[in-house]
Amino acid sequence: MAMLAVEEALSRLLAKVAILPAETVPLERAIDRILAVPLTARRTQPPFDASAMDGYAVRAADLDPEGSPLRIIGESAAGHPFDGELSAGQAVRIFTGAPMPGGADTVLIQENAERVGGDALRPTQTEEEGRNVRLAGNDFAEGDPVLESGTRLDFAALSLAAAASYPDLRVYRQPKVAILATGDELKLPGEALAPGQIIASNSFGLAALVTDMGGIPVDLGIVPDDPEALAAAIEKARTAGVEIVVTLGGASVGDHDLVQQAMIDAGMELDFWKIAMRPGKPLMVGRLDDIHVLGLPGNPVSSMVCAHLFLRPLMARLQGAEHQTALEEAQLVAPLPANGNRQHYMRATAWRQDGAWKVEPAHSQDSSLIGVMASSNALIVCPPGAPAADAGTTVSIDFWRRPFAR
Ligand SMILES: Nc1nc2c(c(=O)[nH]1)N[C@H]1C(S)=C(S)[C@@H](COP(=O)(O)OP(=O)(O)OC[C@H]3O[C@@H](n4cnc5c(N)ncnc54)[C@H](O)[C@@H]3O)O[C@H]1N2
Ligand code: MOO
Repeated sequence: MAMLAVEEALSRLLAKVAILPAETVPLERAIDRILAVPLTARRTQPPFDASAMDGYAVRAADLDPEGSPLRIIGESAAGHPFDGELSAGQAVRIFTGAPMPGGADTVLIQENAERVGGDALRPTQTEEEGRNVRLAGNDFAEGDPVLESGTRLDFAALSLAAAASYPDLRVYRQPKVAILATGDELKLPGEALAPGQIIASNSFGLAALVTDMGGIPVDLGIVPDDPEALAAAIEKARTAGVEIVVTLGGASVGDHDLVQQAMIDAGMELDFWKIAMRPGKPLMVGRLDDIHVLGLPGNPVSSMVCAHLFLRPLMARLQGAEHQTALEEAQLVAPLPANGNRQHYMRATAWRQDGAWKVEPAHSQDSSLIGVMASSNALIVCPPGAPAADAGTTVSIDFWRRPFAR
């Protein structure tokens, strides 16, 4: 099987995705979920003309530092409107968020007023009419479209949905992702290692990525490199009610790389195997019944790069959304050698300097180096066949980690 280009492999994978059904969940369970319907506001915000400051509700035309003082006739606090109308020469003590009394058009902040006597007020300056007043509907009005279907409900979108008075929301179901680590050499973190054994770290990284994409990881543990054990584990994955099965390791061509054959024996329809990418060449994609199968290579960086490039868009599409990669242009601070025939995702550190991104490739691009992955913040994306590049050349970088990870 010839190697597929990354873009072609991705479009083949996404072409077969059916969006998951929607469900209704309370707001607090909608965090980071994807909205399945457009929302229109159920309420006007703010629902009334409101003061934006602590001070006095007045008529702007009455504000004259040289004129006679205004008479304070009452108070309006948040949740406790003033019950009455304000006439010429009058003021109402008002607080931030409180409804404007009828007849007032402006709020004079208390710093610009002097109390004279018990209930009289002298402005120390004039104000433009309407100053410090938030008009009803200033944010949005009942019936206004506020959020589009496909929006990820982050802090800002969730605040808006709540303010638009939705106690619960229609969101796409969360994809469940079975994670199956394979390899005789694997032990869990904290376990003692016999000679030749290694810690199975990939499942944990993958579960983090699945959670980050709004999915639910289902850990199916570690399976030895044995056809019967693999067949049993695949059967377990098949009946786990998941939309995706991700296998880790055993993806290459060695005598102990049994995952693809075990999947085919279990009835998987192989879509493609081997991508023109580095790391991650042995990535396999197929379908087991209706379940998407992603066979990721065992090398820790390969598995995470493959998950970033293929699992993320797949999970987004299942939830009715598109995954946006955070691509930027950056200037190399060190030369790069010519690239081979695979698209290279080079671990790198990028930083902002003189109004541009600078980027330095990590000292080693060995796909087993978890420490290098964790101490870099970006991937340089080198197209197949790219010529050697000098320092100063502009390259494309992908901020594949969250902004606050360094
Ligand atoms: N003759 C060839 N050999 C290899 C080729 C090739 O084309 N021809 N491809 C290489 C590439 S590229 C990669 S990537 C690796 C992928 O191999 P596998 O997917 O079969 O991975 P394993 O052999 O099972 O493991 C590789 C490496 O990763 C460690 N590992 C495995 N699982 C985990 C885990 N869950 N957590 C942490 N580390 C894990 C494993 O112990 C090995 O060290 O194949 C090349 N070979
Ligand atoms: O995916 Mo492999 O060596 O290209 O890491």
